[in-house]
Amino acid sequence: MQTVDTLIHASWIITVNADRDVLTDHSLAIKDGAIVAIVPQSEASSSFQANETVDLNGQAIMPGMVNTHGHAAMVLFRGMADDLALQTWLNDHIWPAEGTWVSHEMVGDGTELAAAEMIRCGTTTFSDNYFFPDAAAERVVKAGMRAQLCFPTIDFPTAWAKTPDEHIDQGVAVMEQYKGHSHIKVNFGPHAPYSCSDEPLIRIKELAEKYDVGIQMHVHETQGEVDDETTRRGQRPVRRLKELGLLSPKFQAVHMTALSDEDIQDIVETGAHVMHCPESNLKLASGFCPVDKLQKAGVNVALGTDGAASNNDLDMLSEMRTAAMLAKAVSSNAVALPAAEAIAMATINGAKALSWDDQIGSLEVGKRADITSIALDDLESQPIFEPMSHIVYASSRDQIKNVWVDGKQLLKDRELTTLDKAAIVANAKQWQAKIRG
Ligand SMILES: CSC[C@H]1O[C@@H](n2cnc3c(O)ncnc32)[C@H](O)[C@@H]1O
Ligand SMILES: [Zn+2]
Repeated sequence: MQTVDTLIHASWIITVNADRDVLTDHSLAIKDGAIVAIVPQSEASSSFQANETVDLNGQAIMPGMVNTHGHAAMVLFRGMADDLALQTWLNDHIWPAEGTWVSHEMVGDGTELAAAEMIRCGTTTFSDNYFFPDAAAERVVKAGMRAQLCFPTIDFPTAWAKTPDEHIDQGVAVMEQYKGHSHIKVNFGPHAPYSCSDEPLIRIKELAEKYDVGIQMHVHETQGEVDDETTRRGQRPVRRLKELGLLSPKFQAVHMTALSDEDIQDIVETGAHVMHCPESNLKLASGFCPVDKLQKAGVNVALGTDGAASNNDLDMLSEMRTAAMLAKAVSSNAVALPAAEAIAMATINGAKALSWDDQIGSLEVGKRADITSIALDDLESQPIFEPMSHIVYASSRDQIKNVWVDGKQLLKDRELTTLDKAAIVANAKQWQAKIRG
């Protein structure tokens, strides 16, 4: 008998291992925050003595989802500027609002609200791209989640810093503060090719190499961006980034619509990752990321929601469904992005893009116990021929029941354990009153 901390019995284990195995009536054992065994339920009781046993009959467990692109605190701007194209949305609404409202306090409170929403959607790790990353980091740690915090750099003054160099210096200070932290990675987040000149991008490239960290950037969000940038600089944005030396396996390109075959070739050659945000792209009518083409070319495509001001939720379950549907429509191929690969996009592909796949992204012995459970026992999930199909095509976030990070339970039968839901809701209402006033 091996003593373990937690033993979870589940009707299905969606492993997202290399073979995409789905195990029926198996148990997963956790010790010191890591997965130490996955065995048939019939063997579990005789093999393990557990301090806590969790019976998830009728539920599937899967790796905690990895939301690879967002702006967490922007959840406080949810629904503030809808039904607009990207540049109108940004220039006339979002940037002015950020000029007025973004602060250390706003980022902290917004990030906590976003973390609570993401936990209740089954997300355990997220990537953030926002000002005051130190404020975000404090709330990520409080929530018990993992996060990649990409601090922004942009050519114009923001509420956080006046110059590109000041953005970089302040971000690097936070990076040094969180060096070696088990739940926080601080990376570079230059905003976009149209808002970043060469000098800061070159400095970012050099520093990213020095600190051996990643760079995440909005790239090719719209056809208009590609056309304007190509006219202005005589080069397509992807090629410019390649020639500046930014593209590498540590580069995370967000959006990636309007791609030529040469753009795709540049991504393949450099090993950069693509962060696909289908719902934001649809809502802002930004364009279409050719997911099927990219995957066939060997590019790692991960999934993100983008901020709640352009989505308008942080729900990775619905993002998977949209991605799976859209990939088929865009490629005129119903076989594109099947359910198992949509789940991989929301888990292991995200972990790979964030260089965290040695620890998370799949349920396998040796990985950290970052786990989400989803109920498949109600009427709307019957009958069950293939649980992965139901998770992608026929489930909603209310079915997410339990979430663990490092074996610590953050959601217990839909109740948050680390965050105070009532206090978060009250606080969000206070922000609404202030912003509206
Ligand atoms: C440098 S990241 C912070 C910056 O990005 C803005 N933003 C949010 N969503 C998008 C998007 O989809 N495309 C471009 N820029 C976006 C956000 O408001 C911050 O100013
Ligand atoms: Zn974004």
